[in-house]
Amino acid sequence: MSEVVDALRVRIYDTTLRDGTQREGLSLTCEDKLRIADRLDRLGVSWIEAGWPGSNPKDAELFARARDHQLTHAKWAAFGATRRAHVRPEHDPQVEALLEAGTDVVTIFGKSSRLHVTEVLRVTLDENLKMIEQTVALLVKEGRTVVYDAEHFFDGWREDPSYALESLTAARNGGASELVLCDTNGGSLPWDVEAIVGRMVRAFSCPVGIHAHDDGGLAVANSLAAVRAGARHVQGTFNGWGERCGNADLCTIIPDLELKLGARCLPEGKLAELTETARELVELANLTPDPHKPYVGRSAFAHKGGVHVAAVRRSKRSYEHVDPERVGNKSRVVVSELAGQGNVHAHAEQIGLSLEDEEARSVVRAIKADEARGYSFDAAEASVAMRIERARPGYVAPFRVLDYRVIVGRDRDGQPTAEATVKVAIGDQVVHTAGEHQGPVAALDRALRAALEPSLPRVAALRLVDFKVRILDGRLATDAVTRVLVDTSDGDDTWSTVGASSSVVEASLEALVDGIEHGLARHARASVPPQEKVG
Ligand SMILES: CC(=O)SCCNC(=O)CCNC(=O)[C@H](O)C(C)(C)COP(=O)(O)OP(=O)(O)OC[C@H]1O[C@@H](n2cnc3c(N)ncnc32)[C@H](O)[C@@H]1OP(=O)(O)O
Ligand SMILES: CC(=O)C(=O)O
Repeated sequence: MSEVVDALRVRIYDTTLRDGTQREGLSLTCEDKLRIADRLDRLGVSWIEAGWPGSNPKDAELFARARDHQLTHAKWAAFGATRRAHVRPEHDPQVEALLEAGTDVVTIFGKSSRLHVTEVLRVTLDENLKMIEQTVALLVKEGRTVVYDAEHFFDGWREDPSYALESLTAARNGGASELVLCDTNGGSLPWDVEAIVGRMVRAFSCPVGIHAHDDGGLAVANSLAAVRAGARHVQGTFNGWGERCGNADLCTIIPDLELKLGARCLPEGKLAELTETARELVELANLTPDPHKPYVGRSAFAHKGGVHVAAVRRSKRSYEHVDPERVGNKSRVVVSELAGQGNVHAHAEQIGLSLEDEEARSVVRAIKADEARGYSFDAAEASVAMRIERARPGYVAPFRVLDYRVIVGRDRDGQPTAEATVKVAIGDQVVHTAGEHQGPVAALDRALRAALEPSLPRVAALRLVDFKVRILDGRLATDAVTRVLVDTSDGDDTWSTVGASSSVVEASLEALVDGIEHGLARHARASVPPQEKVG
């Protein structure tokens, strides 16, 4: 396909801070927005649309601060509407706020669809054209570079192509520098987008852009189709945030353009910062990352099926459409009931161990049997690591829980209480300790630590940081299997372990033990000088 778009430069217009925040559940402070803008600037997008200055005090504050907040690569853009009907643009407070924002670039949206003109704005077709042309002309007269966003352009084209075209002509007559065709309702199909954008590219001498929404799941495809047809400006948001189903996801579009169409969107070398940028923005927005996002998700290059892993071990290209490092991501191998011995070998290599084939096969057999009993190793890589460690000849567990008891109750103040006792073998000594807490798992954790810390001081550095319980078959009520996932941290890294049992306490103990034993094993591996390491 790269011959179609030879030596292609596509400028990226990021609207995460404006259209992205129209996503339900996303609200950013002014400080968050500045930090996001800085991150996008470092990545090298061409424009950052900060917001709508006439909309709310937070956006007004952002533009006030943006005046002194220099970006090194990108240009700030302010977004707003055409003037209100039947008023001069210089008398429209919303247009005034756009000028006060003080950005070099102003993006104006206007109506291209007859439906929107007559039924939503409720003005004549002619008045709408004047609203577009006069608003753009005023902003240009005031020294702004105007990007014109033709809202509902593709729907408008389907209703009445000549009126849609007239709306663009009005913007161009007013002096707009770029015409951006918007698939505002996100319902267009790529072949229609390609054909219509191609006609507009041929009809106008200025650059044409695309702004697509994802309601039909086609925002990325529509953006690429537009570029194929000659669009050289792509609007979108990071992580695809946006109203309803979201906007075109720049985390997908940028690498698609660079790696598949041979285009250049970011400065040299910056594509490798894409994954880190996407994840930083998720953090700043306080949202949950989607691991399955193309290119930047944690699972984007995670191989689970045994057949896939066996193949990837011979040739990475066999199940990877691009080299993950090009976008700053990495390959991973997941071990589960769908694994073959290759998954276990790969996991062992990742943690610096090696196994004989028969040892790897026995780990696979045990994992498949355990998953049938309710374990899930997908999210419990440290439990896989422990099964690998334990399968190696000569591995000696640093401790073994011989037995335990937990008594739960309520104290005289009505508070829940739990007391746990454990008997633990450490080398050839047996230690018997107790721990108390409000909950049984925390009491057990305390008792276990009390037993281990005197002989294994490293345990003191390990902390239980998260604990998740899932009842696997609620219909069985008290007979249901409980799966427990525990996160343990040593302050630098965090790892997950799993236990499963008809008793929540037993499942928790198992996950706790894996978590602590893994912490000790990885510390021991890291402490062995390289020449002494075996496997
Ligand atoms: C496709 C897009 O994503 S466009 C961006 C959408 N984003 C937002 O709406 C977020 C920010 N919006 C806001 O803060 C508010 O809606 C404001 C401040 C802009 C306007 O608030 P209000 O004055 O109370 O109007 P309200 O939101 O109820 O209605 C929108 C008004 O904009 C008018 N309008 C809509 N599009 C345009 C346009 N392109 N040009 C001029 N006016 C327009 C509507 O006709 C309506 O005015 P009317 O009721 O006088 O006919
Ligand atoms: C301008 C814009 O956000 C849209 O048409 O979707």
